[in-house]
Parts: sequence; structure tokens; C-alpha cells
Amino acid sequence: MPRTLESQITLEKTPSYFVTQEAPRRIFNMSRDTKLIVVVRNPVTRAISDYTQTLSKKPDIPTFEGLSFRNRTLGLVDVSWNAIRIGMYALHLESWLRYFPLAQIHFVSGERLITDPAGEMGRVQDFLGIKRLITDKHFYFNKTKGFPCLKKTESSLLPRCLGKSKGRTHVQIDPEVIDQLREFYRPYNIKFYETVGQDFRFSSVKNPVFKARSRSNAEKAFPPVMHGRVDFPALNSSSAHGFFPPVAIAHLPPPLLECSVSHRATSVTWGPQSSLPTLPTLHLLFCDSDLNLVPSDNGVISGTI
Ligand SMILES: Nc1ncnc2c1ncn2[C@@H]1O[C@H](COP(=O)(O)OS(=O)(=O)O)[C@@H](OP(=O)(O)O)[C@H]1O
Repeated sequence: MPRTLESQITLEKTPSYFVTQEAPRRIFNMSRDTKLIVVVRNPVTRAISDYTQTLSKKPDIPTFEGLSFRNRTLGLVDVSWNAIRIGMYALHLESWLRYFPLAQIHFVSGERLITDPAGEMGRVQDFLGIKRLITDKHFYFNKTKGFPCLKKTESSLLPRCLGKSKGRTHVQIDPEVIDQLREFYRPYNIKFYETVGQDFRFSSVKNPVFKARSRSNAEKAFPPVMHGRVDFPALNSSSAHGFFPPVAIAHLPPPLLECSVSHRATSVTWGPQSSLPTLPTLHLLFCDSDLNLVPSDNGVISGTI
């Protein structure tokens, strides 16, 4: 690390530290006051991005589908493959929490870094205890690149976008494999959200966000066709799949009839019991404090009625 004046902050970036067993102890021994920033993104997208990057350098590697499983028919995911293992954030975090308190670790959402770079950078600056110098006015969205870029400033005459190797088109993956991996990651994601106290909604940024500011709006978005009720076990039970504040749950299909903001939504009700349909596949909808309903692309669950 370079020498630093009292008034300076030194930043060092090594993505592999987060998943390196010895890193927390070593960093702690160097300086226990170190602030840690971790950028996380949907682990399935992360794995595909990782694979796409490796493939661009080694075109002869086996397929993503082949590398992901020890036994695909049995759904046995190969956790020894780095592209898979890195996304098990909850496990890696445990090693860090043996040395650093959670308050010393800040998590940046890779998805929000694209959709709201100023917001994410604002939180980073707050975490570092520095003035919010980087704001909205420093970014513009480059549609061709699909990423925000830095606007030109007095000190740099050119705008600065991510290089050619970022934002590569991802390799097409069998949707069934994607679903299997989403299921695989679900408990790790949930544990991660619980530990960090934040729901990262690891779902595609391209997902539509349904605005439903009232019950009638919600019904408009998902017109009622069926009725029923589904109960979920206690929030903390792993079988409940966990729902985190300020998240409520609802379902799709059938249409959403309930979306209350609750820290502990444990059931979803729709219509009279008498006309219970055969249980459809239930999808979770996340509902934030503004009652914006967000279909979760990893929210397919089976429930009991
Ligand atoms: N600023 C910013 N905002 C959002 N996303 C970003 C940003 N910088 C890098 N990326 C994406 O992170 C993926 C890996 O990037 P890198 O190649 O820089 O990672 S690495 O450190 O070299 O492994 C890679 O993802 P893919 O686009 O899926 O390939 C990058 O696009």
C-alpha cells in the first residue's frame, strides 16, 4: 500500500479478496480500521458474466451448463467451480465478519450501479465519511454501451465510459439451467440479505416494475381471475424463503389482491376459499415501501394451500 497522509484515503481494489480465505485476517492485521466495499450482483448473472469473460480468453472451455453441475439430472451444482462459488456471498461474508464488524463493510449493488450510479456513489461517499462530490451531474447514460459514463469535467476533456471488455454480450444459457441456479442460490441470497439487512433483489434490471400505488392499481396490473390463500411458515424458517423489510409478498398469477407493506408478511390471500383453483405455480412479488410491485425473476415457489 502506498504511504498516505493523514488527510488522504487510500483505495485498493482486488475483487478476489472477498473470496480469499486468508484475506480478512491479513487485512485486519494490517489495519483493523480498514473500511471494506463489496460490489455484489445477481449471482446467476455474475456466474454467466464470469464465464463469458473466461470464454473470451479460452474459447475451448466446456459449456457453462456442463461446468455448472456435478450431476445435472440430480440438480447437483458444482460448488467447486469458481464462477459458481464466488456468488455464494453469505459464505464468504462469514469469514469477514470474524474480523470486521458489519458497520465497517459497505455493499454496493452492481445492478443499481448501472441504473442509479449517483445514488450508489452517494452511499459510498457517506460510508467513507467524505463530502458527496460525485453526484447526478457527473453521469450520463450511454445507450449504446448500456452503462452510465462519466461526463467530461474541467480536468478531463473527454467523457469516460467503461472499456470494451465491460458489458460484453453474455453467452446464451439454457433457461432451465438458469432456473436451477436461481433455486440453488436462493438460500445463500436470503442468508446474505438477512446478515446484511438489505434485500438486493437479485433480479434482472431489465424486469418491468409494475407501479401499483393502490389496491385498484394493483388489480389493474393483474386483473383478478382466481381466488385462494397461501400461508408461509415463520419468516426466519429457511423453508419460508424469507421476506425482508420493507418487503411484502403477493403472487402472480393469479392476480395480486394483497400487497401490504409489512415486515413480516406470512400469507397471501385472494378471493373466497370455496373457489380454490388447483395450485398454480406461485411467483413472488416484492413490494417496496412505495407499493411498487417488482416481479422477482427468482421468485418461483411452490406453496401449500
Ligand atoms: N461501473 C460499473 N457499473 C456496473 N457494472 C460494472 C462496472 N464496472 C464493471 N462492471 C461490470 O462488472 C463485470 C466485471 O468487470 P471487470 O472486468 O471490471 O471485473 S474484473 O475485476 O476484471 O473481474 C463486467 O460485467 P459484464 O458486463 O457482465 O461483463 C462489467 O461490465
